[in-house]
Amino acid sequence: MSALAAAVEPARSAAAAVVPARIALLGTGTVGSAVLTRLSAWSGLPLGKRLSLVHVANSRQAASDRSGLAPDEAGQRLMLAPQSSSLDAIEAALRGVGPRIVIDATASEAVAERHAHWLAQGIHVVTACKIGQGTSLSRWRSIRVAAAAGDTGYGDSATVGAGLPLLRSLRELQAGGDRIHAIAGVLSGSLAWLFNHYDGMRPFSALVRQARDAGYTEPDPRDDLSGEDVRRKLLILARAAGVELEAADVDVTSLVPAELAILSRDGVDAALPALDAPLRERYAAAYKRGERLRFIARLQDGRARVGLESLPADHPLAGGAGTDNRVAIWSDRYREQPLLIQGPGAGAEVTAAGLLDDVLRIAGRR
Ligand SMILES: NC(=O)C1=CN([C@@H]2O[C@H](COP(=O)(O)OP(=O)(O)OC[C@H]3O[C@@H](n4cnc5c(N)ncnc54)[C@H](O)[C@@H]3O)[C@@H](O)[C@H]2O)C=CC1
Ligand SMILES: N[C@@H](CC=O)C(=O)O
Repeated sequence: MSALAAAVEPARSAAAAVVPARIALLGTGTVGSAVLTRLSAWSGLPLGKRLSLVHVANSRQAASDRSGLAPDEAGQRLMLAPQSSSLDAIEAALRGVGPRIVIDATASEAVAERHAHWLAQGIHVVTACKIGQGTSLSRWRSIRVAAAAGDTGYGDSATVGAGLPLLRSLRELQAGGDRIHAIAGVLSGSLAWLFNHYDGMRPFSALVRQARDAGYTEPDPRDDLSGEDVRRKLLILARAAGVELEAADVDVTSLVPAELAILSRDGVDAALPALDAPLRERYAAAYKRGERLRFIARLQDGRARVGLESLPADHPLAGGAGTDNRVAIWSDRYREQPLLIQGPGAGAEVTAAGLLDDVLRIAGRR
């Protein structure tokens, strides 16, 4: 063997020895389908060889295959699957050699409630759903305790900013010795899109339907319009910044009128026009002053609030386009001028990419 071949051989056999991570994907809606599309584009490529999809489920059905499901056939397998969906089936489905990872692409309380259990059992969790870390402080703590006990990773990049480097930046600043002083910005991709497009002419409700059909809103758009989704994101950011707030500590001003808030989910679409008159008034008042409406989250001095603000057109948080999130972070090193992070904050493809970045990072932990 030549000297070069001898040097290359160990690296080659190390690569060959990499055991793929076994993946269970929960949720095949807007985000879950985009995860399958991205995985299927990796079939046969080095990235794809690092992952083996062994379980796929939505709220009704599930399909499992220990030898791996082809991502582009997973949807079909699910439709034909006789297996009904059960969270109790996940551990058995993931059994085998190599890292085990659950991807949560649902908006399900029941799935979020299992995160800590899986982590403690040695199963890593990667999630787009904010219910795990963005609701009660006790659940947030139990996730951290379980991850430490199980020596497992919790991938949460997609929970805030749909994968933008927000949580990562907060953690890196603190790892470098900085304290986080304040955070302010637009944390909702759908509300950013709505207020970037609303001109007081078309009914606001028509734009809400458009945002929902584009996959930017939560499964129930009232979760965005009420500020609840932003509350969860601000809680996740605050807790990551060392400010351990309870959900009730965030002061949220909802855009949802009472008559829309009380409806069951089936009645929401028909009642969306209840949004139109109040928002037309808010828009007209802002327009007269030459200002822009933006749905802003703020954290400063342990106080947190979320709501619609009218900002001067040249205000740093008034910029951006489409679904852009735009977030300012003040810390020891960014004392006067904040660090600004901007980019698409909703949408299936960016979110799926954020999820799979976390999956690859965790699969690479040895
Ligand atoms: N749409 C977006 O731009 C972004 C969404 N997210 C989050 O991603 C999650 C999913 O959002 P979408 O895909 O838009 O929702 P969706 O409503 O399109 O899909 C949800 C999926 O979860 C499934 N599901 C519900 N309960 C389940 C269970 N117990 N077991 C297995 N599957 C279950 C449903 O059947 C459905 O397939 C949400 O938590 C959302 O907040 C995060 C960042 C961006
Ligand atoms: N509905 C959310 C989706 C991403 O988290 C949003 O509008 O930002």
